[in-house]
Amino acid sequence: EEQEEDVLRELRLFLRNLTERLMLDRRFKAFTKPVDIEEVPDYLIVIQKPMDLSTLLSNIDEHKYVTVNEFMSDAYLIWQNALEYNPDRDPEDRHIRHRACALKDTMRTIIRHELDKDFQRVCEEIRESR
Ligand SMILES: Cc1noc(C)c1-c1cc(NS(=O)(=O)c2ccccc2)cc(C(=O)O)c1
Repeated sequence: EEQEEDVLRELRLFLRNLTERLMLDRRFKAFTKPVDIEEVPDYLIVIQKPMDLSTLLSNIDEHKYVTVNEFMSDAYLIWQNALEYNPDRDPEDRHIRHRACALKDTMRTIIRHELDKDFQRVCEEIRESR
């Protein structure tokens, strides 16, 4: 239905803008592209579902997300994967975990402040109707 497509187009605009703002933040550079398997050869042994900000953008353009929660479960993989692959006390692991937590908190805060609750509910109803 035309009105539903208007709602989903607006959701994609919001999610693209959010993702692009995160990609511009220097703290999140390591999360902008898939982890390079040449640089980190055992990454895919440890991490089953890799995720990064550029992949989120592609998913948005492929109309993968009908609700914010679907987007957030993929986005959370960036944070969860970073904690899982970098669990140790050494400064490098602590630094990437700190940046991953900042990414998650920034994303959640932007969504809470900038996405209308009624708009989110309309997206959920579209998801339930399909
Ligand atoms: C993410 C991630 N999860 O586990 C690890 C470990 C990282 C991670 C991976 C890399 N190197 S990389 O070649 O895969 C890359 C460079 C630039 C953008 C995206 C990926 C660098 C860093 C870093 O902290 O600079 C961190």
